[in-house]
Amino acid sequence: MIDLSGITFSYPGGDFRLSVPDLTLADGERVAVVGPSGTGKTTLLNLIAGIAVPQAGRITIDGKEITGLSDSARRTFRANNIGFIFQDFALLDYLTARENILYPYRITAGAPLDAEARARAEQLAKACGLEGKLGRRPGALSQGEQQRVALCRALVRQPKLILADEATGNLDPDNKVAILDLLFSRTREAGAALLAVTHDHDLLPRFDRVIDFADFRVATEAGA
Ligand SMILES: Nc1ncnc2c1ncn2[C@@H]1O[C@H](COP(=O)(O)OP(=O)(O)OP(=O)(O)O)[C@@H](O)[C@H]1O
Repeated sequence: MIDLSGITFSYPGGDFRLSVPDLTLADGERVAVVGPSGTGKTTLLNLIAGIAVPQAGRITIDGKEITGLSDSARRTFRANNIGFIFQDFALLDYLTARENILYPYRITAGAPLDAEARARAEQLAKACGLEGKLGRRPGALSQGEQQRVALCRALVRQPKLILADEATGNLDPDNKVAILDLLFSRTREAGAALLAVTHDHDLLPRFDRVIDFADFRVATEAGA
């Protein structure tokens, strides 16, 4: 599903330099990413999503090399193939929760916003305990509710790859388990791969594999 080789990245004008060991994620594989704050976990997800562009190396997703695509081609590829749960949710304030969940249908022509899509959005929202809240804007939702809206938005188009940045970070323990169950069951049903950044070590046994960014840090310093 994902192949990374020879990836190096630094932010313009910054002194942070990430050198990612070659990495492969199989179809349907569920991998956790852990490590100290500031070591580049979010940056890795942004690179895989094509939001950040590496200075060197190749990223291939589902057989398509995304490095080398134009900005707009990367955006379209992301919308059609990747569900991204951002650490800060990245919901649009002027849209209702329902419109935010359905937003991935608005940004590309890749899939029709039809009755089936709407029904899936309602069903996901219900599974996340958001029924009755779908007409509200993000400002009138709690942090945990906003996080669940972000989860529904990432899943609604049933992408083959889910990138999750602290997807359970703002949830109470019961909700955390419920949302993780949902994330795992939906990815399993869709045969989707999951790459999830988490600081919650209790969740790690549920993943197939754990990538520890403490090791990446070593690579960063050795390569710098
Ligand atoms: N837009 C940016 N411009 C310059 N530097 C940045 C930018 N975004 C992040 N950084 C720096 O890159 C490094 C890695 O950041 P990143 O957010 O990937 O870390 P992280 O491991 O996800 O951290 P956390 O666990 O705290 O979320 C940090 O030193 C950060 O300050």
